[in-house]
Amino acid sequence: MNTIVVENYEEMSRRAAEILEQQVSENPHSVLGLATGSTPLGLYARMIEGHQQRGISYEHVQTFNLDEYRGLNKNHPNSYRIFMIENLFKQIDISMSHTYIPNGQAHSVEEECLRYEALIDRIGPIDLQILGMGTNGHIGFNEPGTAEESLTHIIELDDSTRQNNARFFESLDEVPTHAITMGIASILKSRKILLLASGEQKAEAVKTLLEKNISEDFPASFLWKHADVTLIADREAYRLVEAEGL
Ligand SMILES: N[C@@H]1[C@@H](O)[C@H](O)[C@@H](COP(=O)(O)O)O[C@@H]1O
Repeated sequence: MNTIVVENYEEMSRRAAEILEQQVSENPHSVLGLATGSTPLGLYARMIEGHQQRGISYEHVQTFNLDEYRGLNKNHPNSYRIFMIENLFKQIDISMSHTYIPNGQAHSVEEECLRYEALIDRIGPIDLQILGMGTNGHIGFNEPGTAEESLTHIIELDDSTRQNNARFFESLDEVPTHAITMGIASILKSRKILLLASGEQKAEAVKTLLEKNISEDFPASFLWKHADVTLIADREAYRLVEAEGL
């Protein structure tokens, strides 16, 4: 794992955008893996700026999102589909038919998971997968206990994850209990992975990750099994690593 430590969230977002834009300029038909949550918002803002000010085009790019809540109406403001449309897709020149997100409302969740994984295999591999990380080490919605071999599947969200995400909803009760997520193995199929971590609330998770104990207890640790992962962490997220001289 290649680790880049930067000053703050802004710099993390800028460095991530540089890497992503380089990928797209080298291969305009790139397949990108995208994440939701607060972490990639700065990256998406930079991508929009790059498109509007420097003409970076996503016309031929295809994207896969990591996950989607189970049961939320697809037009619910907190669905990840709407999150992606609002924060990125509608502000760049990507074709909506090139953007893939699990269907959280599918009648048969098993069929939806198989369909999504098959789509990744058909259109992919993902050239560059963007990841954030939960405070409990989840990537996508692969909560602790998820197997390394997991493909796209349904998962029950941890209480800590629901609490962390409650800030986007009216109340904790409204946060869905389940989600469909790409699995660990689906993520590791990507050619390159870019993991972003910002802020003090991620310091413990970054420390655990860099301790390099590969275990289901901390799903992001499986990233050590991949040959091309870059972690961009800001000072606050890296604080405990520095403090303990890991
Ligand atoms: N499913 C998402 C993840 O893809 C994200 O990386 C993580 C961290 O979120 P944040 O970036 O808001 O800290 O949790 C969310 O619930």
